[in-house]
Amino acid sequence: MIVSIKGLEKSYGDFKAINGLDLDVQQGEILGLLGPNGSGKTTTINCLLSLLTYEKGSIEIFDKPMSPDANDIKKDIGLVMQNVAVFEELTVYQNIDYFCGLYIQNSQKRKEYVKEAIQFVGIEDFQKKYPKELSGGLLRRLNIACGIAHKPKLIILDEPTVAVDPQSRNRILENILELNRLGATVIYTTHYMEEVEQICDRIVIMDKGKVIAQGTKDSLKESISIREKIIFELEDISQEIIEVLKAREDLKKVQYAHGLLELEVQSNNGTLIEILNYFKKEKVDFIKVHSESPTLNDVFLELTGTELRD
Ligand SMILES: Nc1ncnc2c1ncn2[C@@H]1O[C@H](COP(=O)(O)OP(=O)(O)OP(=O)(O)O)[C@@H](O)[C@H]1O
Repeated sequence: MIVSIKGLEKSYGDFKAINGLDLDVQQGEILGLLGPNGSGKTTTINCLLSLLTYEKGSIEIFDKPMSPDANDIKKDIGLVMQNVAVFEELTVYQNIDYFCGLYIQNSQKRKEYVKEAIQFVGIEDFQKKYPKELSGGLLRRLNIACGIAHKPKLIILDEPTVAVDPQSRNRILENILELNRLGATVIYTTHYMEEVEQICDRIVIMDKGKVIAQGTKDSLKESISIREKIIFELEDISQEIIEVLKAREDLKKVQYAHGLLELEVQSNNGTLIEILNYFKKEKVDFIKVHSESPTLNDVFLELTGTELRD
């Protein structure tokens, strides 16, 4: 096991930010830690890395107990935190060289590693620039290069794409997939469900300092009662028709507002065809119809009653 957290509890004063959290990370996976703002993702990462003390629980990394002075474990971890942490007085090259040098003492080897990291995140043209001369997206890429240059076995990224332009965001996500292909295990925290769907092998959903569900994106979506959402765009619909739809057992939600009729379907057994036939018979005209699969937001909504999105 790469990471094993058992029964973690962490409070800030009277407020319990982590409340009995269990988390395992397997060798070679990209694990997505998904949760709304304030659910405890950063606190979990900080406890995992012994950057914060905690009241209860045990944490093992690479099958060894983690502690603040466990340097043999730390040298194999790469960390990319939410807030960019680089030295303003050092150039791009010097920053990466500094962070790499914390673990790689051989200067020839370090030179190669720094060069590779610069190429990897695509900041070759900015090596002599200072951080304040970089755009937000380039700064994030520098932050990542600093975290990964020493070729760690476990890479932890805490919301690395917040407030990043789409081009840098895609580049960051591709970089994470590539690091994983090259052998690194990855923990990726975010509140963007699209990102975990795009890159993660397994997803752990957190809320209020606890794990509330985990699995692949497909198994999580299959675990909830909604199978499909059908949305009709129509100018008008009678209350009578709405009542008939509401009486159907295969529909969990029937809602008409602002010209959109939204139906949440609980089974996959031809509901759309039946409704289309019914609308034809009753002469219900519609402009458009489309069907959507449930999202991770629907999973979160069903489990907690609140939206995952901000
Ligand atoms: N130093 C602190 N003192 C007091 N409360 C804190 C502190 N750090 C975090 N918290 C609180 O603990 C809870 C969990 O915060 P945490 O930053 O771990 O969540 P998160 O899921 O990472 O959210 P975000 O995506 O906003 O970073 C929040 O309610 C937060 O306000």
